[in-house]
Amino acid sequence: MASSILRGRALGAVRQARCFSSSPRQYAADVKSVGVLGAGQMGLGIALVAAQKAQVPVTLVDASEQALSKGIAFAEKLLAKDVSKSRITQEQADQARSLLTTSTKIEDFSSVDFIIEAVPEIPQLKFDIFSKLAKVAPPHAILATNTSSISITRIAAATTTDPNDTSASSRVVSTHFMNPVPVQKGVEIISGLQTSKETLDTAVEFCKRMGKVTSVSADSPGFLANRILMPYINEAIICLETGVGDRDSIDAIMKNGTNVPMGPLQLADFIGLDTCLSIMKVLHTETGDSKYRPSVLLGKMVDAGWLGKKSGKGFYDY
Ligand SMILES: NC(=O)c1ccc[n+]([C@@H]2O[C@H](COP(=O)([O-])OP(=O)(O)OC[C@H]3O[C@@H](n4cnc5c(N)ncnc54)[C@H](O)[C@@H]3O)[C@@H](O)[C@H]2O)c1
Repeated sequence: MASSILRGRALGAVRQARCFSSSPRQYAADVKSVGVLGAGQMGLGIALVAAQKAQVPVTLVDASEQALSKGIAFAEKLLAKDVSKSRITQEQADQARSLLTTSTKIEDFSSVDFIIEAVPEIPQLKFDIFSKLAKVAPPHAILATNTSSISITRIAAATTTDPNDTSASSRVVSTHFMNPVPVQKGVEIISGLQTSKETLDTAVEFCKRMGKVTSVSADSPGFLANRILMPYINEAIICLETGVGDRDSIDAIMKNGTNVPMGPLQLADFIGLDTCLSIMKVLHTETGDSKYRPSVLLGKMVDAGWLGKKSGKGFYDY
């Protein structure tokens, strides 16, 4: 990277006073390479959009070789579809594909400028990963998480054993992409207590380079999107389990009554029922408010391994 994108709070303040409006764009322009951790439905979409829109080399890392091959095959399918619909040329598809490389080693992030983590929504897994990222990533790299609900402040705290050392925690931020990433324009950007202004600005501007529309929100359980969406989905599942309506009636009334592309049960299947359950658990535990109690049926579906579209069975069969 030509110049470090993070120059400390003091220099950041000087830059803001001198040339505030151009600084964030400069930081984002300095992002020349991206690392994505987790090649599942979110990580793959993020990697593909970074390659296609921001046109930067992307290193996609996953613990599973199988997930990487499946992800790359899916990316190629999406690019071929875009070409067949004349949304992009074959040359553009080839260019985007050539920017994607895969690895099973997190150490391959040792020279990337912007890392986006998209592993499953398990708090301890994310804490362990951020502790490791702080060691393997370059000292200027932005460490972003795609978490749906886990506190950014807690994830940032996991980067160090000394809370007064913010050299890594100030670079942690959330870039919460919406599913499916190549289609949905919205990204929620969330700061933890430790996140520096340069980190936040870089994340906002880099997401814009990816063609996204950003919203900034506070580090509060569920942030904005899931604080609103998940209780809606959970209530739909409670309506199903208590017999207020059947699956098709629930989805039909919300789809046709609120002009959304799919009803809450189908949407839950697309998000992943394990992800929905994890988010409800975080909302419930962190607020202590019983209105966020996860539906019993949702827990049973996850116990059965019926996780929605990704596992082939959820409220619908795939
Ligand atoms: N699914 C959604 O609609 C949605 C929307 C917004 C945000 N999110 C969030 O994005 C994140 C990822 O969700 P997803 O739906 O893509 O999950 P997913 O289960 O589809 O994919 C997770 C991937 O992470 C890999 N993985 C697991 N442990 C790993 C490790 N230690 N190192 C490297 N790779 C590892 C898995 O092999 C898998 O490929 C979660 O935090 C989730 O809450 C999901």
